Amino acid sequence: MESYPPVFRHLTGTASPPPAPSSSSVRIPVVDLESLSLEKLGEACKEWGVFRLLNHGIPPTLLAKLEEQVKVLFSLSFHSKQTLSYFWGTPVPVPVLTPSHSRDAALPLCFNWLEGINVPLTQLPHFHSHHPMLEDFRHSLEEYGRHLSRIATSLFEAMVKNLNLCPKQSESSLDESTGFIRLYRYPPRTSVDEACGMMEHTDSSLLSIVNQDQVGGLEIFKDNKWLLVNPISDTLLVHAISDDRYTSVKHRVRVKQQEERLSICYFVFPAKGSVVRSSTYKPFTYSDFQKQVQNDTNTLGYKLGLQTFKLTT
Ligand SMILES: O=C(O)CCC(=O)C(=O)O
Ligand SMILES: [Fe+2]
Repeated sequence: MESYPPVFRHLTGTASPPPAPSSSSVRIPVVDLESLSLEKLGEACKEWGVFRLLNHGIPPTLLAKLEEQVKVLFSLSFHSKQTLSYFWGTPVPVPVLTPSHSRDAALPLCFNWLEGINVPLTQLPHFHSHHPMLEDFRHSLEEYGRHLSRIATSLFEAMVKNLNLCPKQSESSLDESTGFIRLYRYPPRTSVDEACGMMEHTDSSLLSIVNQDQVGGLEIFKDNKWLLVNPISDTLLVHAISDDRYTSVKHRVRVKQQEERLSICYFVFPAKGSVVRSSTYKPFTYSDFQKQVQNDTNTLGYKLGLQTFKLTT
């Protein structure tokens, strides 16, 4: 209990839980990185905005070690985690305004039932402490980070080909140095009435790579339904600013009553100054987009996302 944020402690536990509301589970498209089919990749990105990546080349031993280390890291006391780039409960990331939400309608208030630790890959060399475990953990993260950069670059190059982006549109769009890893722990809960691990949202990254453990709870919104993405390891969530030709899938995480859930997520962004050009949006830089999201969040409490940049006809 000492490791959980104090506010979570009285609701955390596994005592006589009521039945969890169930959503149907779904088979998401599969993409094989070893024999990458542009057609399958394109279909998955357009129809689903999410796919499961096979043959990604990350050694299973590294994945297992990392998961164990993340578990140990989160089980440190609440107090000692404060020295890391640690957060809990905050609405990260912000919900997106969709046509189903009118500007005046009350948005569902949902507190994120999670703890998180941010690790920008460029800052990994400074991620050390007196704790010997963190030194080992840094090595694992460095190795994992190299794999993720490799995977993200291959996928992005394939997407650029697929979308027939001219070099001007794609130049310096994915900037590996912006990559960061976010670790999450979703504590179990005695009641899951209105509790969500992470509220519904779309990602603002160019690519997100989600590595969830076997507990599960990640859901995507498709065909007007919430669907549970089965916890087979290595699920990729894909988001691309692509003239609306790829789907940016709405997703959320539901908490479990019996077990805590861990996920290791990677996000990569375009270079801050690179201009995003398309036929449906005014040209904008990624920093313009970030500023807009920040402004929406401060003034409206949610993110309008790309809508602000849409060309009016
Ligand atoms: O924990 C997860 O599986 C998903 C996290 C997520 O969607 C996010 O950080 O944007
Ligand atoms: Fe997300």
